Amino acid sequence: MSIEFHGLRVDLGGRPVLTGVDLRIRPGRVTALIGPNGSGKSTLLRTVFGARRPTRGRVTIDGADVVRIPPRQLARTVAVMLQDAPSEFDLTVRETVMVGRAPHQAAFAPDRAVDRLAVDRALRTVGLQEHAERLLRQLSGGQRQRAMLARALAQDGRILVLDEPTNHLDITHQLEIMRLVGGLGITVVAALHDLALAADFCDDVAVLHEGRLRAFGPPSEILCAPLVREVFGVDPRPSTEDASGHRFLRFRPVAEPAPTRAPAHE
Ligand SMILES: Nc1ncnc2c1ncn2[C@@H]1O[C@H](COP(=O)(O)OP(=O)(O)OP(=O)(O)O)[C@@H](O)[C@H]1O
Repeated sequence: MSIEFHGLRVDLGGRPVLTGVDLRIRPGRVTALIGPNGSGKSTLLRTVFGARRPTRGRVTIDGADVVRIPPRQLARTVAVMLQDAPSEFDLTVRETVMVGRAPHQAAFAPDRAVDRLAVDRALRTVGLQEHAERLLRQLSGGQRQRAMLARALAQDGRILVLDEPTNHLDITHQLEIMRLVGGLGITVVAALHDLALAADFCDDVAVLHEGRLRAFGPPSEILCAPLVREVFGVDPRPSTEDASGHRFLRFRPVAEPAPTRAPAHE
């Protein structure tokens, strides 16, 4: 499914946080949303699942305006994993992941076999089946993050929205999650801070800066452009090459000129 932003503006606290965003997220692709802190990534993601309404412009999913899609249908379509895991409830990991099935269940109906299967599959996918009966709040930050991804996978949407999915994860799980997400075959849009992960695992990259879309395209084009230096203050450097000849991008701070020394006084 495609997601389109048409002239999107979102005001928060009386000021524009996103302005004039025109963007088409292509179906079946993994799109990284990158930008410095406060550039509007989370706000943009929230408009896709109706948690923020456009002040101006529209967000559409396969041509349908998000604000007109009934909430239950929207929740079946767009699975979401946000930055924070709920910690106020004493839910087990399995119960937490089952929450992802809510849009598919009738109110107060018991869980069906199809729901239990979806939950088991999601737990296996993120490697948490051994922890299924533990309380969510007793897990480590990274395990909790994987439980929240499992909840989003159990939601079974054709669009997956991820806000910083690799936060708290060790390097093995970062790579595993990005690989897993890339293999789902659905439309994924993920806010990422790690430009190297965006380069290695995403099909497209959208760059937000001060609430405006500054660039969109394949990582090899976008992440090597002077814009990255301007927006992030880093330089891309092709580094290692794998067996298939794929060159991995890595990033270094822009080299600052050596400080000029004041002449020594006698
Ligand atoms: N509820 C709110 N009321 C007022 N301003 C808000 C609100 N939520 C976010 N903002 C402001 O909107 C701007 C964009 O925030 P947003 O969370 O979308 O950025 P982000 O790119 O996701 O940031 P980060 O990388 O730090 O997570 C920031 O300046 C933030 O302070």
